[in-house]
Amino acid sequence: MESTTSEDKKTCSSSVDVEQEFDPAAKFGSRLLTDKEEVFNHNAWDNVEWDDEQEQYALAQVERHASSPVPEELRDQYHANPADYWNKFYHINENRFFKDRNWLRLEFPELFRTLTPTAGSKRIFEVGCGAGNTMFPLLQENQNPELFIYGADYSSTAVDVVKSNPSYDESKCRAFVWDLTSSSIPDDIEPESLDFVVLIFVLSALHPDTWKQAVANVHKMLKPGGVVLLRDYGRHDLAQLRFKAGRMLDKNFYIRGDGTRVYFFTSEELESMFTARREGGDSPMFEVQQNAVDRRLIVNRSKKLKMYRVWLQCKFKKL
Ligand SMILES: C[S@@+](CC[C@H](N)C(=O)[O-])C[C@H]1O[C@@H](n2cnc3c(N)ncnc32)[C@H](O)[C@@H]1O
Repeated sequence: MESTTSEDKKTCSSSVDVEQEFDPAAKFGSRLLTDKEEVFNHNAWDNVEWDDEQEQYALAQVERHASSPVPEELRDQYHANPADYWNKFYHINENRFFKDRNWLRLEFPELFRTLTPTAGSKRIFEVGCGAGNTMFPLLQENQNPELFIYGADYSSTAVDVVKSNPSYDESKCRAFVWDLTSSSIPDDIEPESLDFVVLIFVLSALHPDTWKQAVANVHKMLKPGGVVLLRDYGRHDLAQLRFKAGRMLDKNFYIRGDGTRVYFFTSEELESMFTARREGGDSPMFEVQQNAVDRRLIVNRSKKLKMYRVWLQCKFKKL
């Protein structure tokens, strides 16, 4: 376990973390560890069963976090203007953690199918777009004259980073500042007009009290049959377990060294958020197309370190 990382190093490692989460090398499920003796023979293993030792370690770490939470008088400051911390993050990192995401094509092929010349009118909205890590790979490959991609982030610095990308072209895409938890959808977007909403490591940055509003906004913007594509942190991921004392804001909700917030979900939590009843109706908002746990063991072969990653990947279709 990476338990020796200093707090300071962890502060800057949040961007490194992001980098790692966002670029797993291969499609989930492709390499299975059947013989424990072979663990250090490859860099990564999929679908890894946790043994008792790892389960106990996870529970002990979370208990330790709960015994030294963020002091109450400091908590409100992190919730007051959360976008400010992301502004600082993008000010420092700009688009340096922008990387080709090979996994995007493998995990979300439906996005790439919209790029073909015959796909017809398609609208994609990347919310919490950061540096545009989904928008730009799609735009660069696009052959569909009727595709339009929106990107929004509540960090104005992130939006500036997107707008300064050489591939940014307002005839094909538009980026703007918007808070996913606000009480209304963006002016730029008509209700029921989107084919896809992409939420990659975004819901985890929200306060749990705002999840309901966020999902209602996404629901309102999608066409019936439109799909949410989501990837985010899973419960007891390495990034959770390695938090030090004084970082827990609430159960499974933490503040990183750079002031950005992060929640670690279970699949059940995500499913119940998206399949909740629509307001004023009996039917659920979304149906589940995919709700997968990606448990990956990343191995540092030279240091003989084992790092257990847990990511969740979901596809929810608007009913
Ligand atoms: C971990 S980063 C992920 C960035 C991007 N999705 C990617 O895949 O590279 C989380 C992003 O969500 C944005 N964010 C967090 N809360 C938000 C909110 N309430 N509304 C809009 N954006 C938000 C942050 O500013 C940040 O850019």
